Amino acid sequence: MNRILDCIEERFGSPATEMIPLSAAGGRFLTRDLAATGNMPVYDEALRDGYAIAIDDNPADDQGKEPSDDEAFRSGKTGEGMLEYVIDREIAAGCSDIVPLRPGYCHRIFTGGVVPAGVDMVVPFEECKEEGDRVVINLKEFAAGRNYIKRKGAEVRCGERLVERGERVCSDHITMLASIGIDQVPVARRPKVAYYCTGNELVTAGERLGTGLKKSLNGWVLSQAIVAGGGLVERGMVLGDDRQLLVSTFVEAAKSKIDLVITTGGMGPGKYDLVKSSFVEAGGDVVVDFLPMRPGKSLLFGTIEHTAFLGLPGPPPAVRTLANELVGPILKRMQGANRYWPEKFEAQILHDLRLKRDGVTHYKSGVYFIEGGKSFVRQSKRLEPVTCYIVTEPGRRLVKEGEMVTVHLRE
Ligand SMILES: Nc1nc2c(c(=O)[nH]1)N[C@H]1C(S)=C(S)[C@@H](COP(=O)(O)OP(=O)(O)OC[C@H]3O[C@@H](n4cnc5c(N)ncnc54)[C@H](O)[C@@H]3O)O[C@H]1N2
Ligand code: MOO
Repeated sequence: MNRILDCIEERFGSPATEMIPLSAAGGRFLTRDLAATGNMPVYDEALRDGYAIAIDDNPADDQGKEPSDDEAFRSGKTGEGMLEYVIDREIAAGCSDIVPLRPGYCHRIFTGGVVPAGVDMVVPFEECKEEGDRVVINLKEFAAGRNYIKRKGAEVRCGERLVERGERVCSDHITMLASIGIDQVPVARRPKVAYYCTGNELVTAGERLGTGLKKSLNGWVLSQAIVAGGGLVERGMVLGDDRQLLVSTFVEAAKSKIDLVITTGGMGPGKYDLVKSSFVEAGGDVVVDFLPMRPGKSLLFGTIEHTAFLGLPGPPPAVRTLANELVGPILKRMQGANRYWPEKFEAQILHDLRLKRDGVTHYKSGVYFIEGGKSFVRQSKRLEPVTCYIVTEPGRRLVKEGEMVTVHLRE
């Protein structure tokens, strides 16, 4: 797998950039680091409805001298830990007419309002008593240490790096970028993907089933994996086991500058298994034609001109596994992602797991859950949606109930 991803990195790892609106950037991969072009919040902001005040350290106090009435009024201090201010004006959220605080005065302010220069704290309404044009505040309430002001730049500082190149844009990135006014972002062009499900027995949705025929399932698996990996499905169809048809299809895809061609089926040793020979006849270079994993032994990876080619085996369970373990990572790598392998963790297995002695890594469909802060996993049951793969190292014959195993999350 690493060889395949190394080849992708080398040949396709520097994706073209396109600038797109922030609103369309979810799930895309950034091609540059993004730095803040402004502060968030843009101004000192009130976090409570209340009164914006200044606490003046009157030196008269420090000397144990009682302040004169006038001094006490100017500093906002009255007897017994109480502060008293004259209410000067009101600052609602959105109000732009902001004047500095005058000594002895406070501003009635609302959450989200601009905190004027000179204010030390916003005291919530609940802590204050309004009497006529004045407000009386219990000084003890300040001991809590909160000033209920979110300072300019407290969340995002101008110039600070916000998102790294290769990150996949998520909704939190979008909100953060929007908050400082970034509305266009540089992202990797989405890889164009074509998939072809090969097999004379396959029919597509809407076509009638007859003896020996079956509905093609791999297209459903692949189209979802392609979208999840950030790719664009440019072509998707069923093809019969016909060498000339396969060769001309692969040549056409490469000429049309498809980034990735995926086939399913036709990889076994049988007489109708024509994918590898057709790929070579179409001018393809084989990079990998065997993976030490099950499912997935019968796998082909190569290139035709500027197109990567991934030949997957036919059985849908194998395609599901490889869609998660390989198709997703290839597409993400093509877009310069800095994290592309499935997320993995360790979990305790709930039953014995027997494995074939074939010296390869096994991937078993599983279901995981968390209970009492611990992760557990078991094999999935028939018809049950698979949430993860249980991955065991080559040569392992038995995993005993209660042992820890590696689990790959299914995207
Ligand atoms: N004599 C041997 N036979 C097989 C071997 C082997 O080593 N010796 N390997 C087996 C393994 S493992 C695999 S995997 C398959 C690989 O075969 P193909 O890639 O050629 O797959 P097909 O024969 O085309 O299909 C296998 C199976 O899956 C069904 N299928 C295929 N495509 C679809 C689709 N789009 N939707 C639904 N079902 C699909 C197909 O009808 C077959 O039943 O070879 C084994 N045999
Ligand atoms: O190659 Mo097959 O996919 O091992 O099951």
